[in-house]
Amino acid sequence: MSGAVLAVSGLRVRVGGRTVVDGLDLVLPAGRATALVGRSGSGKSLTARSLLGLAPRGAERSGEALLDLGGGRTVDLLAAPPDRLRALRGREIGYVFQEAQASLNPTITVGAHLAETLGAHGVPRGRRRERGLAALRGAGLDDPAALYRAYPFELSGGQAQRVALALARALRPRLLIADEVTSALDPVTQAGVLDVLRADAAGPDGSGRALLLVTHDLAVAGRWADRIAVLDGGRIVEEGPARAVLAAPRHPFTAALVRAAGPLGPPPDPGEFAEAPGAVR
Ligand SMILES: Nc1ncnc2c1ncn2[C@@H]1O[C@H](COP(=O)(O)OP(=O)(O)OP(=O)(O)O)[C@@H](O)[C@H]1O
Repeated sequence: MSGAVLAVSGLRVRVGGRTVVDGLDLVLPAGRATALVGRSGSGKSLTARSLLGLAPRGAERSGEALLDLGGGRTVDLLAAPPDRLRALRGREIGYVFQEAQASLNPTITVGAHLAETLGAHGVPRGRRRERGLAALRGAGLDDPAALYRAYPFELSGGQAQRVALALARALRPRLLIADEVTSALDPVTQAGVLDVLRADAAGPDGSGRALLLVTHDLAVAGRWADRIAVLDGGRIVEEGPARAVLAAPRHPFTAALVRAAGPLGPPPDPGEFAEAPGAVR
């Protein structure tokens, strides 16, 4: 697993009698943000949720997903029992979904959410408020003390998404999974949230951390991800440095996605390519 935070091989997910993910291989390198892109219904969310042990009831999963825990230790997320996964979620894997507002409990304050998460992972009572406020500040929220007292229904959509981000990052997990987190946000808030996520993977102490950015938006992938993996037919059909994949797609499906997205901002500089993109099918 040298240099990889997560190595997925042969992931298969069957749901409702249908194979949706069909032998997916994906490596998330440390210090990098990887975007998982594909059209609607291609299985991006199902892949992310399967790795978290949050696939729909009745879904059948097989394959291997090795998460590096440091010190030569790994855990296979697809084989881990539910209580082990529960302990890993939050501590080692942070996740944020699009429906931030819905993921928060309406009956407790933002501070109570943070204190509960931090407490569940062993942060002593006396340190939870200070850590919670720091997490809100780290997620780009201006008035953490006021937000700490707020209930979810008092938050704007952008604030709720940043609170979800603060919860996911509160314990500085090795792996952050963000599933369409910015689709409902205005461009400025979107950029702020993605900058925070990106900095986690690439920050000064980020060498052992990685981000999986699930998105259907190639412009988002091109701007915030180092690498792009393209999902089609339940498999990764192309994977490589983001700029290279967007500038010179090798798989016909990637080329079609890029054409459909239209202009994606300034043209990439070929000199910046770290390596040629690899078409794997
Ligand atoms: N709970 C479920 N029960 C049955 N089928 C499901 C369930 N969840 C997802 N699926 C099916 O799995 C397939 C992949 O869905 P998924 O949500 O992973 O797609 P996606 O690539 O994330 O799409 P989008 O970009 O629209 O969110 C779809 O055909 C969907 O209908």
